[in-house]
Amino acid sequence: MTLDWWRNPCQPLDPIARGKAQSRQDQLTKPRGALGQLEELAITLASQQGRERPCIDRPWFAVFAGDHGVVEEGVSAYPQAVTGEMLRNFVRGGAAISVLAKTLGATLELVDLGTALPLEPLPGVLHLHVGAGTANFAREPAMTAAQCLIALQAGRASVERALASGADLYVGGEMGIGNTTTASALACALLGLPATALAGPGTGLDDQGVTHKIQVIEHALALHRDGCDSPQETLRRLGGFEVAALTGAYLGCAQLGLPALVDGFICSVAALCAVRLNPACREWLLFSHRSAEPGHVAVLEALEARPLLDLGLRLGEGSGAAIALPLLRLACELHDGMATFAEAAVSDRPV
Ligand SMILES: Cc1cc2ncn([C@H]3O[C@H](COP(=O)(O)O)[C@@H](O)[C@H]3O)c2cc1C
Ligand SMILES: O=C(O)c1cccnc1
Repeated sequence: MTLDWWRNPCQPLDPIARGKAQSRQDQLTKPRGALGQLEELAITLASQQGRERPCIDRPWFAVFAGDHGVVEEGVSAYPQAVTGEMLRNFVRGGAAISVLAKTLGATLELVDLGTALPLEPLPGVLHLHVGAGTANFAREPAMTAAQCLIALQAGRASVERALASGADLYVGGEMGIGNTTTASALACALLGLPATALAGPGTGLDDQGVTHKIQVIEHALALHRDGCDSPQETLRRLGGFEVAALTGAYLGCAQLGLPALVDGFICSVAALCAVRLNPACREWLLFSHRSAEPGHVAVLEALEARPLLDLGLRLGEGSGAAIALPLLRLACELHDGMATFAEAAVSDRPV
């Protein structure tokens, strides 16, 4: 594979499956359009999965973890040690995403890209050792070019494993103390917006904390402004290991033909990076929810995304996408199981 594999073409959606699914929706026993966003969801999934009747039988969850050097600026309400501690919690089954994956019958893959504090090998976790967290981007680029490439590739490799196991939907998640600062800085640079438009409390900063976070991000944006001359370089300078891995995963999904359900603010910023690196990947992305993190609105707008849920979630880990997954399943069940007007002998014409 070439170093800039992400520029390779994405899979086209299947127009025949889309047409058949659209016409099936129009024949089901309900006023046309009455199932709202669930109708479009079923039709989109049909065009992505290349079958008139899509299904979500084998969802694949992958949580990418990594630490952030910018945490030394005091931008998170929680200590950096939590990233590694939560990895242990994922393994033991005590984290929100562990419970959700188990309840939904999903495979949960855990990828540790590099924590600041040393971590013992954990059963079932893929430890990739990209670095002991990223460098502090308020002082220098977060990643070397090699680290950024390895992280992007780690995301793509996760999608390859998902497909090899027969997955029909990909859900990415993240764990990394400080990553709302990273995501905000990245989104500011990609969208040309000031930090005030995107930075929020993350895990729970107070107003004073958010003001400080904004100052740190503005300082970093000024430091890297001239260097951020491409999406790839912006990701390298202001990103994080897990954000780059998610970016690579979304690109991999589009290139290999697996629909991806995007979680909250952090994942949406990774999706924005993916779309800037290869715009054609957009049509493989489904958006699950609007996070309580205030910057999410601007990122969703830039992606022209209309998420399914707005529950005030601000957790990450892929949890919001997992919570939206039953809606995707219900959209598929309705699409598959409802009778047509002809089958049910119901008059199909409004008077
Ligand atoms: C116990 C705990 C579990 C989490 N699971 C996800 N996050 C979320 O919060 C972090 C980002 O917020 P900030 O930028 O404010 O540090 C990320 O790790 C994200 O996944 C968690 C945070 C904590 C504290
Ligand atoms: O929406 C998110 O992804 C999010 C929000 C706050 C903290 N961690 C993640």
